Amino acid sequence: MKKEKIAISWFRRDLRLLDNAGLYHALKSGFSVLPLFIFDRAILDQLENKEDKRVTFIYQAVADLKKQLKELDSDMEVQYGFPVDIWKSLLEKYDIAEVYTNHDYETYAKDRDDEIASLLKKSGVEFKTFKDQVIFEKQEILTGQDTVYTVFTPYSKAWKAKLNDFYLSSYPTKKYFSKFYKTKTTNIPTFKEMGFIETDHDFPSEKVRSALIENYEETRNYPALPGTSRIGIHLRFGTVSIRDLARKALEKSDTWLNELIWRDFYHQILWNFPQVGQGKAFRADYDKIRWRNNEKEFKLWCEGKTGYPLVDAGMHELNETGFMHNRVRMVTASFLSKHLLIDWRWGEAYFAEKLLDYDLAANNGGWQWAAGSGNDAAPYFRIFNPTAQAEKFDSKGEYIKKWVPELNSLNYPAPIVDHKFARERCLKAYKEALNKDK
Ligand SMILES: Cc1cc2nc3c(=O)[nH]c(=O)nc-3n(C[C@H](O)[C@H](O)[C@H](O)COP(=O)(O)OP(=O)(O)OC[C@H]3O[C@@H](n4cnc5c(N)ncnc54)[C@H](O)[C@@H]3O)c2cc1C
Repeated sequence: MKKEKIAISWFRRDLRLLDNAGLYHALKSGFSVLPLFIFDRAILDQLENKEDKRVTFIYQAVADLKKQLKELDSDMEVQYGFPVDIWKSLLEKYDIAEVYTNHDYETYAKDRDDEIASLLKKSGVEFKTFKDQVIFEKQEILTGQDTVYTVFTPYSKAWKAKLNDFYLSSYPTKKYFSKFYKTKTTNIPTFKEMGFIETDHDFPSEKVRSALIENYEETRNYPALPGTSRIGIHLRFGTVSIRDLARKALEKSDTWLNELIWRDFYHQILWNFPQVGQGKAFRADYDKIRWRNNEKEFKLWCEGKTGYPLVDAGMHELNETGFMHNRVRMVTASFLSKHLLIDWRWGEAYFAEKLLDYDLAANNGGWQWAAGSGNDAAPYFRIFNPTAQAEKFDSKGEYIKKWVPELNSLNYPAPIVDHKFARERCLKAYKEALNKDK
């Protein structure tokens, strides 16, 4: 029997049916649309922790999508393996007319997509890709001289000036749900088949309370308060739409909107300067810094045993929950790179392993900001004093008490390094590398 010609909508960082650009265009293609998700071995094999909570998050999101599609008499095809192999087998299994997907700005993903596009092309199948996970991408926001912005404030001004309803409106996918390919539900590969163990974790809700956004300006800097949205993991895997969030932000809080713009900003930095995601400092001079890279001290930092309560509280929060408050991310990152003079890439990799909301563009941006090597970074001579930061942002010590209950016991370590000494040592090392005499 002749197979039906179909379009495939390949889901990756966009695990939702509503307001999904690639899916919308697929549903409008005229072909029946089969959704696809690949548990990509090239990514999963890199994860050392086989109880990685992010795998559970994705698994649950995919299971939920399958449930929604079942109600529409359709299904999501879920495969485990290397994308090229999977696509070769899909080309045999189905008569594929077109493939739709959303842009992914990371180097691995770009290479993967190029490879898949050329594989499909050999079979006469067009690979159509769309912007979905950011409001503005690649080179949509340029300076008057047509160059890419590398400083946030002018970028955000230009971003806001360009914004209009067109960029904020949702893709009305629901109207076209009848276009899903009619098929029976198939199984998802099991955790065991993929070499992982399902974890029991309460993930943050994808709903952001209006009151939280309204109070964000006042509460966002205090790690003891539930003052930030915790929406990061949903943005990472696309279980929420950036357009929905940006509309809310626009209505309720310019400060929160700015955070979403930071996210776009770092994505366009990664796209336009891909070397930052490949281990290079944005400012090349910073790669001349002679890092101390003391492994014992790195271990103490990872374990939250530096003797600086705010740093230790942050690392404990990260290790136990997969989240760390932004203020504390800045302090712990600065402490590692400046106080301990440990290469920021070590910290970047540690955060990448632990953060539920890990995102290469934002994590790299955050680390290079803290180390000073980033495009719009903290100047090299600004060295956070972790004690003063704690006094300012956790004045009652509530956050610290929660995450470092051993603080007042004999078990709590003495500071790993004296602040003043570390500050001088850092300035010396940075000045030498950067040829500064200030
Ligand atoms: C060293 C370091 C590493 C970081 N690593 C990551 C990371 O891996 N993934 C990540 O999403 N953010 C990262 N950030 C940025 C920021 O800390 C987190 O986005 C934020 O703490 C997440 O909490 P939330 O979801 O409650 O955010 P909210 O404060 O409620 O902000 C809403 C959303 O805006 C975006 N956002 C906020 N601040 C930033 C920022 N500075 N840069 C880019 N996007 C931002 C995020 O998507 C966030 O979820 C890092 C920051 C630093 C200093």
